This record gives sequence, C-alpha cells and structure tokens, in this order.
Amino acid sequence: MTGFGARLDAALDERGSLCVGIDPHPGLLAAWGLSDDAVGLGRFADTCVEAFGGLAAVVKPQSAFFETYGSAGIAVLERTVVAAQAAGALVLLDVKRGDIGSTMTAYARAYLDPASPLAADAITVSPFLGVGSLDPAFAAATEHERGLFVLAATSNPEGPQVQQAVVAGRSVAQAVVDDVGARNAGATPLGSFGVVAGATIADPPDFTALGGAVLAPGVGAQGGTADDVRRIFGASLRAVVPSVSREVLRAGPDVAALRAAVERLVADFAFLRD
Ligand SMILES: O=c1ccn([C@@H]2O[C@H](COP(=O)(O)O)[C@@H](O)[C@H]2O)c(=O)[nH]1
Repeated sequence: MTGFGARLDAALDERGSLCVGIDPHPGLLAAWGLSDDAVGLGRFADTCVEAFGGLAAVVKPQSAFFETYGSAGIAVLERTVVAAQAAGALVLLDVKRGDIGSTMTAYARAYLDPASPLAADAITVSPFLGVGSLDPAFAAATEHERGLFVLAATSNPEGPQVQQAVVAGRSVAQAVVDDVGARNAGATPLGSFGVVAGATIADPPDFTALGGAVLAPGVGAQGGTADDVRRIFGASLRAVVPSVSREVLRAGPDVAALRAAVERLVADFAFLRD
C-alpha cells in the first residue's frame, strides 16, 4: 500500500476534490422514510455507499450518528467503512479523538490499525491536549499508511474563541498547522497529515508550509460556498478537500438524485485541481 497522502492526492486527481459525509441525522432518517433505529441507520448508510462510494474521493462517516444506536450502530459503522472502501473511496472517519498519550495509543489502535474492525483510511483528531499528545496517532498512521486530520480552525462560530487566541506571536490555529506541517516534512506529493479548517472561517491560518491536505467542512448547510473556499484557501487550493454532508444528503433517498448532487459539487470545485 502507498502512504495516505499519496493515495489522497491520486483520489483527488481521479474523482475530484470532494469529501461527502454520511451524517444520519434523525431528521434525515425521517425525511428518507426510515425508522429512527439501527435498521433505518443501516438502510441510510447503505444508500449513501451505493450512491457515492464509487463517486466521491473521500467518504466521511460521522461516528456520533452511528454511536447513537449503541453496539448495533457501531456494527453498521463497521460495515459502512468496509463497503465504502470496497467501492473505491477513501474513508475518513470523523471521530475527533484526543487524549493523553497512553489513551491516544488505544484510540490509534482502534481506528488506524488494520487489524481493528473499525480501521479507516484516516480519522479526525483534536489537538486540545497539545499536538504532541497525538504522537501515538501520528506514529500509528505512519506505520499503517493511514492519515490524520487535526482540528485547526473549525467551521463553527465558537471556534475562534480558542483557535484565534494568540500565543507567542501566532494564533493557536497557526501553531497547530505549523506543528502538523513539521510532521509532513519531505513528503511528496502530499503528506499524510492534514488539518481541518472550515469553509466559513474569517481569519485563515497560513497553510503554505503544511505539506498536507486541508479538510474544509462547512460548505452548504453551514453557509460556506465555492467562492468562500477560493477566498479562504487562496494560495493552497490544490490541497483543499471541501467537505459536504447535509447539502448532499437532503437530495436522498433517491440514489440518482444523491449522485447528481455529488456530481454538481465536484464540478463546482473542479477549480481546486486546475
Ligand atoms: O470544523 C468542523 C469539523 C467537522 N465538521 C463535521 O463536518 C460535517 C458537516 O456537516 P454539514 O451537514 O455539511 O454541515 C459534520 O459531520 C461535522 O461534525 C464540521 O462541520 N466542522
């Protein structure tokens, strides 16, 4: 297998720059005529994989919506990860984990070790305990050729209170980007360690030395647009992966309509790899 960064770069070239989320909100289950239980969840996830597992470069199941249904929900998540990978997508599991190093080792084993039933191609992680606390995940990702996306400048309006705080002359968000960039040193064409920066943010960090991808959630339901992405990530557009969940999922449950929504967004963001 090849490192995650190289696989991501190839997938973006082949399928276009888009990450599509599988976020089975209770309201979406109802809108799709599905029951608010693990059976409805399973049908929702299966339909998503059928519609865009073979189309989107990256598929991002949101773990929280699966965890809601307990062990039966986790079982659906496990088979969703496997099915989306089998359809050719890279699976980014959105779990936003972060803890002291010894516990981080266990999270890394759960999500990045191919022997685990929940192993994904990449996961989201939170650096609130310090980027260094994530070292077991960086090590496991390197060993198993997986990826990490570290929260840096999140899409929610509450984020800047912490992320724009200035410490030793730079914002916390910039410090996270710089720390992640140091771990990508020398990697081509794309390092395996990315950051998360919303398509809604007002004060973007400088991503030019990141050397990895920028996952940009917030497009669609949260108000972010293709123009916002162009403005926010100006010098680093090639590395940006816009992430969309509800904007696509609202088109379901019709598989053709879901596909059309994904195809429209891939076309909207074609400029990122021009
Ligand atoms: O800064 C962040 C980090 C993660 N997310 C996640 O992305 C999706 C967004 O869903 P939409 O329906 O497209 O708004 C969701 O899973 C969030 O948990 C984010 O929004 N912002």
